[in-house]
Amino acid sequence: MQVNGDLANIKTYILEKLKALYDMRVPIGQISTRELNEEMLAITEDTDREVAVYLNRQGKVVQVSLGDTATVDLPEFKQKTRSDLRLSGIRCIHTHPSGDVRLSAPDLSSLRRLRFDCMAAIGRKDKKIIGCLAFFAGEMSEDGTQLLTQYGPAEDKILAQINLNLLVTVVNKKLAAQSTKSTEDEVERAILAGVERPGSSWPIEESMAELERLADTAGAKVVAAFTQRKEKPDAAFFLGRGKVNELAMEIQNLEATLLILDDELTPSQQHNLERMLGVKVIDRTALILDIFAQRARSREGKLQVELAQLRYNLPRLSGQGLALSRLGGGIGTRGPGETKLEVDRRRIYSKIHDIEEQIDGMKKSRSLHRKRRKESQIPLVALVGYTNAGKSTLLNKLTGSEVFAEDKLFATLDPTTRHLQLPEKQEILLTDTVGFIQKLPHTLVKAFRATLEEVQEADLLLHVVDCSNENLEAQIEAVVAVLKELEADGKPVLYVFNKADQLANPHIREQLLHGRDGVFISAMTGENLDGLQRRIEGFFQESQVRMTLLIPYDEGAAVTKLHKLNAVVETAYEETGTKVEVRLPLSEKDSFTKYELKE
Ligand SMILES: Nc1nc2c(ncn2[C@@H]2O[C@H](COP(=O)(O)OP(=O)(O)OP(=O)(O)O)[C@@H](O)[C@H]2O)c(=O)[nH]1
Ligand SMILES: [Mg+2]
Repeated sequence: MQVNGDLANIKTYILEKLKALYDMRVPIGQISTRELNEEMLAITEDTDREVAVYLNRQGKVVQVSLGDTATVDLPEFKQKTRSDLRLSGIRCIHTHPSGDVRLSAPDLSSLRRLRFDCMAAIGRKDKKIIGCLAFFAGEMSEDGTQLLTQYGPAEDKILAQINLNLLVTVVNKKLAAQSTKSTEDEVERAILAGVERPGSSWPIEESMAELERLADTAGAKVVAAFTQRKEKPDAAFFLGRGKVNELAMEIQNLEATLLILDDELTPSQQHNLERMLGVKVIDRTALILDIFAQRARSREGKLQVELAQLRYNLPRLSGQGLALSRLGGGIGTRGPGETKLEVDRRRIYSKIHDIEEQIDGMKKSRSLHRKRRKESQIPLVALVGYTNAGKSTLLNKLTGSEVFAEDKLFATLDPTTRHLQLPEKQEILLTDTVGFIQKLPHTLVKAFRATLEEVQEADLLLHVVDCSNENLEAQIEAVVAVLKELEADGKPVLYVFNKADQLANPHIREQLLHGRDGVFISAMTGENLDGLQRRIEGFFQESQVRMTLLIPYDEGAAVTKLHKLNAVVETAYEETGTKVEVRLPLSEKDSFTKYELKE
C-alpha cells in the first residue's frame, strides 16, 4: 500500500505505522473510530505533520497521506461529468498538528473540489480528541457556489454518533434537485426535422418556420433544420434511414441535445430515434404541450395541460422506464407550474383519475356561472383565430384592459372575458381564447374543450386573421378545422382581418376577403375599431327590436323583468309611469307591445 506525500526523511517505523492505517476499518455509516483517530494523532505527534486518510462508504481506507491536504490529489476519485453534482463517496479525515481543529480555507476548498462526503479535522485538547466537520449543505449561494455546513469543535465520541449514511442521502438528494434545475436552465440545442408530403396544403417551409417559432417559444436554441420529401413516413424511424444517419452526424457536430419532429411520432418511432441518436426526441405535439405547461395560469388550465401531457406520455413509457427521464429534464418533461412530469405508470393512472375528478368539479361550478350569465342576457362574443393573429391585442384595445399579448406563439392560454359597451349602448361580453395552430393535436383540443366552452357558448364568433401573413388561407382553414372539432362551426362568424396596417396595397383587401363577411382593422393603430364595433352591434340589432314603453307604476314587475333581460337603454319617470327605452330580443316583443308608447 502506497503512502502519499513528502516521505523524505521519514523513519521506517513511521512509514510502517502509516501503512498500517490501511488495515483499519470504520463501521459503515460512522465517520471515524476512536482507534483510527488515536493512530493518526500518534503519528502527527511524532512527526509534527499532518496525517490524512480517505475512506469510502464501506468504511475502508482507500488512501493515506502525510503532508497537507491542500496538495493531495485523488485522481481516481474525480467526478466523471460536470453535470453530476453528487458527492464522491469519499471522505477525508485529517489531523491538525497545532491542535486547532478548525477547518482551514484549503480544507474547505478541497472539500468543494473533490466533492467529499465530508471533511473532518481532528486534534487533541486536554487529553481529549476533538474534531470539526464540514459537508455540503446542498444549497447554492446567490453567486452559484455551493454552501457548506460546519460542525464543531466537538468531542470524537459525539462525532462518532453522526449518521453519515443519512447525511449523505439528504445532501445528495438536495444536490440532485439542483442538478435537474440546472439542466432545465441550460438552453437546449435543438435540431428540427420535417417530412414534406406531396399534396399537403401547408408548405413545408411555413410549417418548419412555425416549428422554429414554437421551439423558440419553448426556450430552445435551434441550431439546424432538415426536411425531406417522402411519400409516407418510415414506420420505424419516421424519417428515412439515410436521413437518420445524416442527423446522427449533425447532432455530434453541432452538439445538439434535442431533436424536434414537425409531425406527431408514434411511441415506437420516438423510442427508436432516441436509441439511434442518443438525444431526446420529441414531436410537435410534445413541444406544444410543453409550451402550454409553461404558460397555463389558471388552476383549470394547468390541470388540463397536465392531463393532456400524462395521456400523451402514457403510451410512451417503455417497460424499463421512461426514455425522457433517462435523458434528463428540459423540454418535454416539464409540467405546469413547478412540477416535473410524473414518469411512473401506476402513479400516472391514479393522477389522471385524480385530475379528471378535479376538472369535473370545476366544470360544475362553471356551468352555474354560465347559467347566471345566460339569465343576464348579455350576449357573448368570442375572439377566435390562429395564434399570434392579435386577439388579445384587440381585446385590450376594445376594453381598455391589459391581457398579456406578446409576439410569441400561444401568448394566451386561459380565456379572459371582459365587459364591453358598444357605441349604441349594446352590452356584450367579449372573451379572448387560446390561439389555434395547424396540426393541433387532437388530444389537446379535447383537453382544452372545457376552456373553449366559451367558444361553444358564444352568440357570435370574431375570427381574427393576421391578414399580413402570406399563409392566411391555410391558417383560416386550420382554425375552421378546430372549430369543427369543437362543434362550433355552425355559429355566426364575422371575419376580422387584423394587422391591416401591415398591408401595403389596400386594393388587395377585397381579394383577401374572398367573399367572406369581414372587416379590416388594426388592433395596433386602432384603425376601423369603431367600424368593427358597429358591425357587432348591427349583428345583435338585427335580432332585436327597439321600443319605447310606458309602464304604469303599479306594474313594477314588468320593469324588473326588462332589467333582468338587460334590455333597458334609458329610463325616465313620468307622471303616469316609468318610460323606458328598450332593446328587446324578438322573442320577448309580444309580451311588451301593450306598453308600447306610440308617438
Ligand atoms: N402590426 C400589427 N401588429 C399587431 C396588430 N395586432 C397585434 N399585433 C401584434 O401581434 C402580436 C401578437 O398579438 P397577440 O394579441 O398576442 O396575438 P394573439 O392572437 O392573442 O396570440 P395568442 O394568444 O398567442 O394566440 C403582438 O406582437 C402584437 O403587438 C396589428 O394590428 N398590427
Ligand atoms: Mg392572445
